[in-house]
Amino acid sequence: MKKIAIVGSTGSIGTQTLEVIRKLDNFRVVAMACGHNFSLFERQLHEFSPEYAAMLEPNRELEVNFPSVKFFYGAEGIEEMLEIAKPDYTVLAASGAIGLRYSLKAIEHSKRLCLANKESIVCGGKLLLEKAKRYSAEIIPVDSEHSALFQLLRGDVRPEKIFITASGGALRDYPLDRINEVTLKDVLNHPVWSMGVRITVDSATMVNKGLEIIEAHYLFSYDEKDILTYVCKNSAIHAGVIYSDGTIKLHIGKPDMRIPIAYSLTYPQRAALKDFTASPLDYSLSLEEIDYRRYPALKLAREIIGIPSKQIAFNAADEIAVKNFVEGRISFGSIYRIIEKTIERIEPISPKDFEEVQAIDVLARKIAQEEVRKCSR
Ligand SMILES: NC(=O)C1=CN([C@@H]2O[C@H](COP(=O)(O)OP(=O)(O)OC[C@H]3O[C@@H](n4cnc5c(N)ncnc54)[C@H](OP(=O)(O)O)[C@@H]3O)[C@@H](O)[C@H]2O)C=CC1
Ligand SMILES: CC(=O)[C@@H](O)[C@H](O)COP(=O)(O)O
Ligand SMILES: [Mn+2]
Repeated sequence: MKKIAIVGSTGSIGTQTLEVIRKLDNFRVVAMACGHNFSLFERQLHEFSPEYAAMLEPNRELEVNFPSVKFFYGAEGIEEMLEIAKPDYTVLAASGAIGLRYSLKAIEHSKRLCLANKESIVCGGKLLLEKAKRYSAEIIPVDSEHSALFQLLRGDVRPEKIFITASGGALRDYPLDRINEVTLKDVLNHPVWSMGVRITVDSATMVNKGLEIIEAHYLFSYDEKDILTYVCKNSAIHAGVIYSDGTIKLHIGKPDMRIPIAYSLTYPQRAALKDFTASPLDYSLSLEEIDYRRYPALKLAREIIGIPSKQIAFNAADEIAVKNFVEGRISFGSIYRIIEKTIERIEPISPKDFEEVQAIDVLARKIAQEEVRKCSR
């Protein structure tokens, strides 16, 4: 029986992880953490009866209702919970750069980090990967494209190039000259995936694809020029690899995050997810070039790959800009401008530890907030 901890159990990935665990045998949830969604968290605690639970802030009512659960509070509490629970696997399903803090702790106390929180890699880079090596902890990517690449890169010679696909997001066919008029509702109306708010906005700006090429750079040690990106409008093709003999292998499948989540848990085996049996006839397979005029954020990400401080700023500025767009203070078009200006004002440096990563993140957020004020409606 594998002991599982889920950080971010109340989110899109977290709830799908619980769906997968219901279908699988020999996995037991021993620890769960949420942010503020106490009503959903209470239902999850009822169903999965973990020994440990953590929330960003205390909730006495929950404590009374679950006297046998040991509760922890705050980001520190989530770290402490992982330390005490010592899960075999930690599923990192929290969103944002805060995930790096949890990932670093999970690596110390779990044999496997099932990593959906791509921000951990974008902000942590080599620091995260080197710590995983020191602790002999596996990092299995949950992000659909990186799960696909992880699978494609097994059992063959190393491909010359790799590629990941992008759906193009909710605004992919929206007239460019009217992009500033879009509403939050337009942006959240994703044509393919059902995801959390931030990543759905990031899909429309292609900041998400920018984060993902950085993620692929560190996970699979490919240079920017060898990490290609294409639009696949039905997201049936998640990724592919290109060999020196001209052979191309594709990873195709239903665009459903429960599949890469399940794989991160069952690897190196595969679960028999019966309701996912697929036929190649289910999907039309097509790839298109990406128009960087529509998605300047992806071009910007390509320019900063391998510069840790600018990668941290790319993510931090996006978190700040997306929050302000969602809360109606800035237009959709301002998101990119805020990221671009913030990155310009951050020095190109390589932080030597987590404290320095945090300091760059805090500085980038401060700069981004100043840039928001310049763009506010
Ligand atoms: N959703 C998807 O299909 C995909 C997501 N990912 C990645 O997975 C991660 C999660 O995304 P997604 O599930 O969409 O996000 P959601 O916004 O749906 O969920 C985020 C989760 O994190 C919790 N949370 C938020 N802030 C904190 C914090 N400071 N400390 C602890 N927990 C916190 C939330 O708690 P609460 O809601 O209780 O406040 C919630 O449980 C992201 O890094 C995303 O990029 C990658 C590929 C696909
Ligand atoms: C499901 C998943 O992995 C997301 O990261 C998805 O890829 C987002 O959509 P885009 O491909 O449009 O960024
Ligand atoms: Mn992805």
